[in-house]
Amino acid sequence: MADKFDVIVIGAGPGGYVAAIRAAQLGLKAACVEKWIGKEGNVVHGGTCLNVGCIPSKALLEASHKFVEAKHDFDDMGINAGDVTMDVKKMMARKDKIVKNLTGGISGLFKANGVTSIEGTGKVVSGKQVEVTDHDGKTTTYDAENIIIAAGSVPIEIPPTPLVDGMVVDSTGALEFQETPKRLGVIGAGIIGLELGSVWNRLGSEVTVLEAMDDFLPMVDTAIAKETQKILKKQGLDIKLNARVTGSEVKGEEVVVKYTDANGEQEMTFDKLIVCVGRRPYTKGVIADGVSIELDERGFIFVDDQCRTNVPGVYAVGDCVRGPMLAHKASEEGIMVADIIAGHKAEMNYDTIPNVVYTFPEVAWVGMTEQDAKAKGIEVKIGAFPFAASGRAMANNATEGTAKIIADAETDRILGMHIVGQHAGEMIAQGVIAMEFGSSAEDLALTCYAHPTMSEAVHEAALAVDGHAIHMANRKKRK
Ligand SMILES: NC(=O)c1ccc[n+]([C@@H]2O[C@H](COP(=O)([O-])OP(=O)(O)OC[C@H]3O[C@@H](n4cnc5c(N)ncnc54)[C@H](O)[C@@H]3O)[C@@H](O)[C@H]2O)c1
Repeated sequence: MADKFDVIVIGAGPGGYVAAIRAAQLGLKAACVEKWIGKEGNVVHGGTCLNVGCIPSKALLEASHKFVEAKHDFDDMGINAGDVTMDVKKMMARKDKIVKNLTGGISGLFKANGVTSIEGTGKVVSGKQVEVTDHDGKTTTYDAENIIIAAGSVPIEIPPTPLVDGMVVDSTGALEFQETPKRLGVIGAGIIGLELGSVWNRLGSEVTVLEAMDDFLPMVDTAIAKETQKILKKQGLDIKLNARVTGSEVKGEEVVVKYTDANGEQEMTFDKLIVCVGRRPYTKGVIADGVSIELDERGFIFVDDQCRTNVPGVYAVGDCVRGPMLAHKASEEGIMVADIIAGHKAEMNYDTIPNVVYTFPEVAWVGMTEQDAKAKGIEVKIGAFPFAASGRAMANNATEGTAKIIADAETDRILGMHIVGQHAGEMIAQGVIAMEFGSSAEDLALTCYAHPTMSEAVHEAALAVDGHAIHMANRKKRK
């Protein structure tokens, strides 16, 4: 007779492993089921984020950024780095080592917190039972008072561009190139397209990004998105908007891509092609036939605001449910659900989830854009401050970008913060905290910021909301 648990979590990504640890910390008997086989042939924890997503891509972004700095920017600072070259294989090996350390770290955290790790493929076979099939095909059924499905997502494949090993790849394959392609095509100017396009552009590829939509980064405030587009273009990323890919064909060592734009049918030839046109929820095989957990029309597991499915005691979190596909959103949902199962009151504020694109400079935002607010009929006040006017940005050689705050004209409450600039991903936490605490722009304006820091741009933007920025000419009449 297999063990009985208070909670069984299916999936050990940032939603699942965090939920399992929190549940165990709250005194619940918790288990986490994972099937992912790592490069060394054993089961690894951490899901997409640690294995083939957030972490490995950041390792490559950081290395490629340092390469650009050493090759092109150091000279400005009087540093002579000589002939700078990149060893792509070594960069990849470092990335793999980071992944191994982190995924191994989760196993350690499970042990330290008393979470039972179960290896194999988990399936909900009833509201209170999970069947696990191990890698030898043996099945075991575990009883659980509560079940959390955290099965994640997988890249979307589109019929025009079938994957071809090593030539036409998804975001996972793009982390494995062993040399810099001369001509790289990227389909989709979403977050993955811009991040991976940046890595290889910095390492010397000629990168063309083909994006079907007319708008660039439509979820970002228009002024910040426009500035980002300009900066990336200057770096050499050729971003073609309104370019819908309709087909691809591998011919020898090349990939020929067909797309349509305003001028009709077009064709381009690349050495490698990355397809990053979005991700879809991964629910295949997770729910047994006869278990009536509802999915929505797009295949996401249907949940309420507190991640309850329609079956009592069964919850779902992360990429397999509605909302942004972000690791930190998944983790917060995991914590909320563990708290609820342990009998606590818990909820999540979906309005204050930050987003970051880890290009250089980074793009980060939380809350409404100026356009969102206007569309909702909310009258707003805007404060924006360019990094070009920041002393620290000049010292850092990072003067591109702007911090922008959108505040309610009547109440002064901060509705959104959108930033493009070096360390924007760190700075956005200020906007998140301010919004969580219901702050006004004046609250930030009255806060003492350390000098000289990049964050002072946020302070100045807050001051600018009422026309009181110090280090630039204010456009608005002061009150
Ligand atoms: N830094 C981060 O937070 C981060 C990093 C990576 C991924 N993610 C998440 O992973 C998910 C997937 O990312 P993504 O970039 O693959 O998806 P995405 O949805 O952000 O972007 C995909 C883009 O592909 C375009 N597209 C689709 N079909 C096309 C075609 N035939 N031709 C040309 N363009 C086409 C779409 O218009 C869209 O703009 C997102 O939800 C993202 O938030 C987040």
